[in-house]
Amino acid sequence: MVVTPRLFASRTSSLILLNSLPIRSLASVEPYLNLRVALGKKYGQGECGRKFKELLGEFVELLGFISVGDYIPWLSWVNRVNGLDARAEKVAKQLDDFLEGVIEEHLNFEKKEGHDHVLGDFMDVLFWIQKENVIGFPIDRVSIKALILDAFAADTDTTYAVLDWAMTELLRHPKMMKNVQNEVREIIGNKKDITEYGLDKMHYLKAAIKETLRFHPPIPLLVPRKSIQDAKIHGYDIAADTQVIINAWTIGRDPTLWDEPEQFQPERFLTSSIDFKGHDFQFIPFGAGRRGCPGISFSIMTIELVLANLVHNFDWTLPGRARGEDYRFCLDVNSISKPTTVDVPAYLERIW
Ligand code: HEM
Repeated sequence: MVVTPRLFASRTSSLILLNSLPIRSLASVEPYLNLRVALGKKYGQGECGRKFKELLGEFVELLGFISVGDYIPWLSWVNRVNGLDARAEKVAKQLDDFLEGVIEEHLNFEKKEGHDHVLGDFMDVLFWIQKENVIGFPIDRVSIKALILDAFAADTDTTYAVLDWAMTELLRHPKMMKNVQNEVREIIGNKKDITEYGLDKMHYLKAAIKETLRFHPPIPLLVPRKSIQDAKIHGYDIAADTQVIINAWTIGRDPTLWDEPEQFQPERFLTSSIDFKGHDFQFIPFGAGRRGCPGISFSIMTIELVLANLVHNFDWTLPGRARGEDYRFCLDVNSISKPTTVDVPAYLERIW
């Protein structure tokens, strides 16, 4: 078989060469993975799949907008004029219709198959909780739809941004790519698929993911909070009800907290107990405390599995004569959480 290099384009258009069979971009794989976990199947086929993909794209794009009215309430009319409110309402209605359809499908399946509680996906689990009342208070259909959407919204963009950045950094640092690859290949051996088994022993892979989260936290400003009481921090008075935005991106690059913070060095985590679980405040890509991210375990497991499979099954190189250190990316306001659009062929022409 002739193995031809093929272009591997992520949604963020960072172009990477894959010396093997074509695979879809991480961005297009990741939402389907979430869909299977949450709803039981990919919903990616045919005209319906195309429309759903468009709908998800619009949904994720709207999530990234800053609503001026949230910060300057008397300017909230702006969103009515610039069409943001109308776009949000349209997407909300379409997502609601979609989720209603999925609920009907699930309920019909149970009726048809004649058995209850097939706990195949997140929606099944929520309906089971509703039916058995296991949490001591009722959850209605609207709450189930909200929970599904919440998990989906919180997961899709974040997980694939970490994967995008991890691959970008490993391609820029071929020695580190080799380290991850050797580790995974040694542990997995001839087995075709990687499952949860073995991940525990992949210390370098885990360190590379941690370093990616430090260097490129996918939610750089975390999720805004409001203070519930007056506080004094470092001599500043913070009144109750103040919106607080935490810059995890800067904290992760603070030279008083990290050695050589501008260098991507997974090794720093091999000998350190610093973790992202919310106890080490210099490293909080998932936030911290009672409202910290509840999806840490799920997302880390997903990222580890996907990354391990990518490096195990494929050898990765940059196009043409590009060396890892030549593959740069620039950061601008819109790209802090994802690799910026870098047209590699054009860039190569410029440097040679
Ligand atoms: C790399 C992946 C992820 C990152 C970086 C991430 C990051 C975050 C951050 C920074 C917050 C705000 C925490 C705070 O304010 O202290 C948050 C909240 C949240 N995340 Fe994640 N998250 C990820 C994946 C997931 C996944 C997989 C799920 C669920 C399936 C999830 C569900 C949630 C939910 C429901 C909240 C809101 C929690 C609350 O307000 O009580 N996240 N996440």
